[in-house]
Amino acid sequence: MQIDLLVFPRWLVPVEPAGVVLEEHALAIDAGRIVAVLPADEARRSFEARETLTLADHAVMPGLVNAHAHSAMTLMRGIADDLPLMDWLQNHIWPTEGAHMSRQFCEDGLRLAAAEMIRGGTTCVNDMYFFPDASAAVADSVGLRAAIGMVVLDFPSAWAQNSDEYIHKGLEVHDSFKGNPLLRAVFAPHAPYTVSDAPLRTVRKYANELGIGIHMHVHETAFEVASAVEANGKRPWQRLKELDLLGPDFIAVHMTQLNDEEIAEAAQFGVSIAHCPESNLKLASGFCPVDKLLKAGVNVAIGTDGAASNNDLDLFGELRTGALLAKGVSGDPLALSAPQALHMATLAGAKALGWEQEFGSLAKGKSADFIAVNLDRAGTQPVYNVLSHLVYAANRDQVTDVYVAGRALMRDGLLLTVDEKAAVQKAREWQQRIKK
Ligand SMILES: CSC[C@H]1O[C@@H](n2cnc3c(O)ncnc32)[C@H](O)[C@@H]1O
Ligand SMILES: [Zn+2]
Repeated sequence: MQIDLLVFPRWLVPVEPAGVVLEEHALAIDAGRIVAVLPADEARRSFEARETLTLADHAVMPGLVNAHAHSAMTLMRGIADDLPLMDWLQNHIWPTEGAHMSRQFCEDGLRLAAAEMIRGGTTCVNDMYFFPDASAAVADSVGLRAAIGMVVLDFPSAWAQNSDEYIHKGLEVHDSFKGNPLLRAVFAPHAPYTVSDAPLRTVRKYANELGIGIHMHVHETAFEVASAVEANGKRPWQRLKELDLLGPDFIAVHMTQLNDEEIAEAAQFGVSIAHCPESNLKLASGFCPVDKLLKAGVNVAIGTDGAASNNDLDLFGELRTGALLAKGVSGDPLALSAPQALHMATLAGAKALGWEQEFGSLAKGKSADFIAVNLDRAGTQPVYNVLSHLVYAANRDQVTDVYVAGRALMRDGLLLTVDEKAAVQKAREWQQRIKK
């Protein structure tokens, strides 16, 4: 049988079943889909491929899913550090966004982010930012899979004047890429402290009618929870529950402040959590109780947040930090094992987006979203355990090949869909404008 591509890696990490590593196996790909995962000799006998990729020193695994990012914030990387969330947002980030936000900012920021994300093995991003039309256009042009946040706020920005306009412009964006298999719209009400009840009800109504997910910062800091209790007499989680927001289509980002009852409810409602360990550490926001959440059966995915709070979009870094942090927070070295961490960065992200039938693991019928990591480096030898290396030892510079739906976005370290030099030049120009 003739197919497009046969991949022969040294190690094949399908992610599901958890903990499995296949050797002497191949990935057979045709028309953007995995048509078989099979022993290498059988692959050679069964298929004639237009292209063969032999990755003798590499682990091939599903592409990484960034479950929470503000991609275009790459243009504000390093603009304000070593601050708590509200000081960082109110006195630095929001004034800069207020002064410079435009469609061009978002396009240039996202293109820079795309170069960084693809280089680091990210194949899907759940994005929340202004000008989602620009994010969709850039994601489409570089071939990244993306969930595009239809941002909702009570306050005006260069993108929309009020919550009604945010919602309706978001819905127009949603309509504009219907039928594009790599793009999906997700409502993105920013946070409980920036979106009032009425727009949240409207979001829930449209989400139900159109089958769209909802992605929101929730319980990021103790200050957020305490000020909500002072203002409304209830915790934000309780308010969102009363507004009927919590459900399997809801992605709660951060969740560093959770009591045992809320953890049980997250499982009961089927809510997914986007854990952002490095952003939470840098802003000293608190610790998401990942171990307790996983034990309660909650789907926990992993995200970077924006590059202005992280300060990168490196999911390999996030994987390692997340795994170490879970152990430190729980006091249990068994917490968030390497296979669990890899699941979190792949299939759990796809599940959070309601897209797990399509990608997140390497299995017959799924979209060919995969990456190759070269382990033939001093820092990842010898290889007793590939899964251990992918979480605890490898870094993003070891990613050599990145494919989304069978299309190569990076081959042997060469970006194929983003002009990185041009993106970097634009970033320099924005720096001049912003820091005048
Ligand atoms: C309305 S687009 C997204 C909005 O969120 C801001 N933002 C970036 N990082 C965080 C964070 O960790 N918590 C809350 N808000 C954040 C970003 O600057 C945009 O204004
Ligand atoms: Zn965020």
